[in-house]
Amino acid sequence: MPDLVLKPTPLQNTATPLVLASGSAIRKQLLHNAGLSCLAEPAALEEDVLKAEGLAQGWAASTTALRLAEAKALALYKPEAFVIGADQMLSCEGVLYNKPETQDAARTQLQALRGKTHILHTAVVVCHKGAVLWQYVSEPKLTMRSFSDTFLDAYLQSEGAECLCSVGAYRLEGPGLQLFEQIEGDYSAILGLPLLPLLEALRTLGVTLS
Ligand SMILES: Nc1nc2c(ncn2[C@@H]2O[C@H](COP(=O)(O)OP(=O)(O)OP(=O)(O)O)[C@@H](O)[C@H]2O)c(=O)[nH]1
Repeated sequence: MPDLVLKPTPLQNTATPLVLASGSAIRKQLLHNAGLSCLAEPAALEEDVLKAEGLAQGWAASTTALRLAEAKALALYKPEAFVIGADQMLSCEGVLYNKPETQDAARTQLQALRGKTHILHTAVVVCHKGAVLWQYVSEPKLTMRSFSDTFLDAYLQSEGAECLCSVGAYRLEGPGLQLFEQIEGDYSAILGLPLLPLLEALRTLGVTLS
């Protein structure tokens, strides 16, 4: 699916606050590292309901990710702010994976993904006063090595619960990089936010370094 880009409506603004509708620490960190300070608050949203609708309707994974990103941003209604919503779906050979809930689930998931290429369908939206101003989808492709169970156990031992914060049970910025033999696509998108297009959209909306 091509990257969706809706040209944002240029607004003359300087003091509109920025809010990230996410509980993802790395997403907040990515924006902070890029020079943007923002409030971060997870959206109260039943993601599973929308994921189930996507499955029932036969939506592409990128469509479900976009709908979830939009729902998170709109659920956290902050009338005076630009609200960023984001979501990632992981697909591998037609199977969708969610964030593993336990180390055992992470082990099983990584055994299913090793030696194969998976896609991280990464969507981001910017909303203002209940309307979507801009949206984007990036779909990096990642190929895992056929690592051994011994390596996998050592990886899980070193990662501990950290790997449960990620849909792929890995942190690419950490030891997760050791799981891969090839990566195609945007690094920040893999971590959870396609930063370059998002920063361009925010500059168009008058949100620059803060
Ligand atoms: N640290 C890290 N996190 C990753 C990586 N790849 C994916 N993720 C995280 O995996 C999570 C994907 O699940 P989502 O449902 O999009 O987001 P979430 O963590 O539930 O947080 P919300 O935005 O509040 O829904 C996000 O938090 C991503 O930042 C990675 O390489 N490193």
